[in-house]
Amino acid sequence: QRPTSTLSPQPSQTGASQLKLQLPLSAESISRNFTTKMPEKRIAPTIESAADFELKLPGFLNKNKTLALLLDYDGTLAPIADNPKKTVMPIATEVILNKLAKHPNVFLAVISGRGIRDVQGRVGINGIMYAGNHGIEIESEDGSRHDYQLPVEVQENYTHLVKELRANVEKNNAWVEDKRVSLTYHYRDTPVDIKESQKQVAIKIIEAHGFRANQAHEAIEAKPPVNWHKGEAARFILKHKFGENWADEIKVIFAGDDTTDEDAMRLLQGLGKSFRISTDPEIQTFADFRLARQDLVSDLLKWISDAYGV
Ligand SMILES: O=P(O)(O)OC[C@H]1O[C@H](O[C@H]2O[C@H](CO)[C@@H](O)[C@H](O)[C@H]2O)[C@H](O)[C@@H](O)[C@@H]1O
Repeated sequence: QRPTSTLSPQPSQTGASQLKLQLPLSAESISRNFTTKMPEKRIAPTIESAADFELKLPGFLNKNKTLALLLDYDGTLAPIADNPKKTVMPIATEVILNKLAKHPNVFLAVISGRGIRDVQGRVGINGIMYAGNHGIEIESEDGSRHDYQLPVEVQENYTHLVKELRANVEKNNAWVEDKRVSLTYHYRDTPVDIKESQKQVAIKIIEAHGFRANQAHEAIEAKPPVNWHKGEAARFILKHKFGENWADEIKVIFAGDDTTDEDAMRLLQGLGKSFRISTDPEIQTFADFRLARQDLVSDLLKWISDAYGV
C-alpha cells in the first residue's frame, strides 16, 4: 500500500507555539532570512526571445547541480483554450519535458489549479511529482500522497458553495468546475452585456461561503480560506525532496501565468528564479522575469535541456 501523509497546518492557523518549527536550519539560511527584504510586486524584466534566457541569466544553469523545475499547466505548459477539456501541450514542449523528466539532475513537478488526476492525465508523464487543486493534493513520483487536510467546516461550506453557485449563476453559458476541494467558475461564453454583473454575483456567493475569489482567465478560482497555496506546496515539495536546506543545495525554476502562481513566485523570491507569463508589459509580479508570450516556455525548456546536455 502506498504511503499517505496529511500536511500540517501553518503557524497562522495553529498559534505561535508552532513557529519554532518553521526556523531554517543552516546558518546561511538564517542569515538570508534576516537580511532579505519583504518581497514586493513590481514590473519585472522581460524575456522576449530564446536568446534572452542566457543573456539575462548568464551561468545560472549548471549541469552538475540539480535543478528543480516547477511548472504550472494551463497558460504555461499548454496555451489557454476556450474550454479546459481542449488544452494540449505543444509537441516541442512535450518532447523536451519527457526528456528532462528522465535526466538524473533534473527534478520535475507540475503544480496546477486543476484536480490532480486531471492534470496528471493531461501532462501524461509518469515518475514526476504533481500537485493539484492549487497544492491541496500532492502526489510523489512513487504515488505516495501528501494531502492538505481541510477543516470539516470548510469542506461543508464547499458543498453548499457548489450548490448555491449552480442554482444562481450557472446560466448564460457560465458553468462551475467542481474539483472536490476548490472550484473554478467559468464565464468566458457569457454574453458581454451581463458578464460582469453575473461574475460579481458569483464572487459575492464565493466570499459569503468564506472562500477566496481569485481572478483567472475568463474565470474565478474559488479557493479555501487556509494558509495553503501553490507557494506552500512548492516549498513542501522542495523540502520533501531535498531536505530543509534545499535552497543551499539546488537551483530552482518556477514558471506560471496566473494570479494563483504569484504565491509560489513570492515564496521563491531570492531562492530560485521565477517567470510570469503575461502579454501585459505593465503587470505587477513577484516573479524575477516576465515571459512575454506562452510559446517562450518551450524556449525556456530548450535553454535548460541544452545546458543539461539532454
Ligand atoms: O494552475 P493551472 O494549471 O494554470 O490551472 C488553472 C486553471 O486552469 C483551467 O482554467 C483555465 O484554463 C482553461 C483552459 O485553457 C481556460 O478555458 C480557462 O478560462 C482558464 O481559467 C482549469 O479549468 C481550472 O480548473 C484551473 O484551476
